[in-house]
Amino acid sequence: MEKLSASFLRSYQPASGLAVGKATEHLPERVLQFGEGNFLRAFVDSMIHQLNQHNLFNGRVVVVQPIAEGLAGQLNEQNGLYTLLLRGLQGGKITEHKEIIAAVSRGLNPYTQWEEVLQCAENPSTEFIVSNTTEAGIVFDPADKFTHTPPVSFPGKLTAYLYRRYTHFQGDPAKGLIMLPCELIDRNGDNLKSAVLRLAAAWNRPAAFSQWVENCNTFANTLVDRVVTGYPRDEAQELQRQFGYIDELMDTGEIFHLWVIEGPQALSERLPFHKIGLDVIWTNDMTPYRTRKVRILNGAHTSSVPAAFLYGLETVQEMMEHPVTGKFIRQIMQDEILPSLEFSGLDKKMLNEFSASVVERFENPFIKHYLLSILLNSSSKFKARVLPSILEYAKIKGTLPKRLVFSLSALLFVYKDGVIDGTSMKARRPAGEFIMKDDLPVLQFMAERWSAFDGSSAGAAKLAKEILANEAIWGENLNRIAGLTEMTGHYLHLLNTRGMQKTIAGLIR
Ligand SMILES: NC(=O)c1ccc[n+]([C@@H]2O[C@H](COP(=O)([O-])OP(=O)(O)OC[C@H]3O[C@@H](n4cnc5c(N)ncnc54)[C@H](O)[C@@H]3O)[C@@H](O)[C@H]2O)c1
Ligand SMILES: O=P(O)(O)OC[C@@H](O)[C@@H](O)[C@H](O)[C@H](O)CO
Repeated sequence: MEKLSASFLRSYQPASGLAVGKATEHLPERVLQFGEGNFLRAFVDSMIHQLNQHNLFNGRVVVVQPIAEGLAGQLNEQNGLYTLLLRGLQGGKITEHKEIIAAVSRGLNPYTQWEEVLQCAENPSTEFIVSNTTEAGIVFDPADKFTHTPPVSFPGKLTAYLYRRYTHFQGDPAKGLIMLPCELIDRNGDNLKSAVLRLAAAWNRPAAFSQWVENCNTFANTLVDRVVTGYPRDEAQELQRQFGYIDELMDTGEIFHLWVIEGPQALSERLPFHKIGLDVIWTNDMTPYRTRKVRILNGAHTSSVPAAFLYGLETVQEMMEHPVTGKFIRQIMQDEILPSLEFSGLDKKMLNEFSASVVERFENPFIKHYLLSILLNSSSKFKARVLPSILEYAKIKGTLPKRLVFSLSALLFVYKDGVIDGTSMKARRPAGEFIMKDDLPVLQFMAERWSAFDGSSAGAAKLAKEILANEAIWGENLNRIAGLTEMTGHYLHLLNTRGMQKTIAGLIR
C-alpha cells in the first residue's frame, strides 16, 4: 500500500465517505504554526482547510515543530497531507466526517532548518502565527539566547523570528502579525507577548523593535475546545485498508469545537470562520468562557480520571458507562463543581447547560479518549482546574467538597510505588504497570515521599501533610485550608487499606 502524498492523491479515487478537497498546492503560506501535534492539526489546520475549500482564506500553514523530537519529517513525507476523522452525535444523529486535510504546506525542524524558519519571516504574505506548545511552552527562560540556533524556548524562537521580520521589513508597521496562541493557559496571548518583550530586552534588541512588537502586532488571548484523541492506533489498520493508503499522521477527534478569540472583531473578516458555520467567537472578554470550560470540562476530567484509572478502566467512555465511576463524575460536576461557581458571575442556566453538554461529549461512543493521556502532567492540571473549585466551594459552603478532596487523594495515590525511570515514572495499579508522565521534580518528590510511607493511618496523615505543604506544586501551602490535610490523609488511608473500588463506592449516592 502506498503512503498518502501529493503525487499519490493526483490519481487517487477517494474511498466511499472520504472527502478529498480541491488542490491547494498553489496557495501562499499565510500562517506560521509552532506545533505539529494532534490538537492543532485537528483544530486550526482543519478549519483553515475548510476556509480554503470555500475560497475564503486562500492560504496555507507552515508548521514548525517546537522541540527537537517531532513530526516535521513525517509531515514532509506526506506533503503536509493527513486524514482527519471527526465523530460524534449531531442533532442526535451519529455523524462521522472523514477528510484529507490539505492546509499544511510543509514542516520545518528548527533544530536542523533554523535559517529556513527565519526566512519565513521575510514572506510578506504571512499574517498569522498559531501555536500550541502545551502548558509548558509559553515560558520566559532567562537562560535562552538570541545566538542559539534555534533559541530553546518557544517565545525565544518567536522573538528571533519577529526580529528577523522587523529588520527585513525595516520596521514596517503593516508587516506586524496576529498571534493566536492555543495553549490552555490563562491569557495565553498576554503571557506570550510579555515573554517576547522580556526576551527582546534581555537580548538587547533595539527599543524600536519592542515598540514594533507592542504597537504593530496583536497577541490575542484565545480559548480552544475540542476533544482530540489523536492517532487511532486500535483501528489504524482497518482504516488504512478502507482508505487504500498508509497515513502515519491520521488524527481523530469529536465534532464539537469552539474557539473563543479575544481580539478586534474586524479580524474576523480576515479569518471568516463564521461564514462557513464554524463555532469561532470573537469577544472582548474571554474570561467567562475560560472559567466555564476549565472548571467544568477540564475539572471534571482531572478530578475523575485518577479514580477511574485506579479502578482499572482505560477510557473516558468506560468511565462514563460504569455504574460507579459514571455516578462519581456526574455527582462531582453536579454537586461540587457547579455549586463552586455560584458566585463566579456566570449565568446559572448557561453553566447547567454547558455541564450537561460536557456529559454528552464525554459519553461520545465514537471516540476513544485514554485516561492515561488525560493523567499526563496531572499535578499542574489539578492546581489550575480543580483546586479553585475546592477552595471556592469551601468558601461558599463552609465545608469541603468530599469527592473533589477524594480526587486529590486518588491523584496522590497514583504515584504510590512509583519508581523514577529516566524522565518519567514507572508506577503500578492493580491492573498492572503504567508510565506516569509529569514534571520530573514532581515525580521525584512524590516517589521520595511515598517511599517513606509506613502504611499506617498516622503515616497517611503525615504523607498528606508533607505533600500538601509543597508550594512549588500547589502554588500555596494547602495545609492552611481547614480540614483539607486531615480529609486527604483519611482518604489516602482508605485507599491504602480498602482499595479504590470499596472507597469510591462510599462516596456516591
Ligand atoms: N488533545 C486535546 O483534546 C486537546 C484539546 C484542547 C487543548 N489541548 C491542548 O493541546 C496541547 C497539545 O495537545 P496535543 O493533543 O496536540 O498533543 P501532542 O502530543 O500531539 O502535541 C504536543 C505539541 O506540543 C509540543 N511540545 C511538547 N512539549 C513542549 C515544550 N516543552 N515546549 C514547546 N513545545 C512542546 C510538541 O512539539 C507538539 O507539537 C495539550 O497540552 C492541551 O493543553 C488538547
Ligand atoms: O489536553 P490536556 O492534557 O491539557 O487535558 C486533558 C483533557 O482535559 C483535554 O484534552 C480536553 O479534552 C480538552 O481540553 C477539550 O477541549
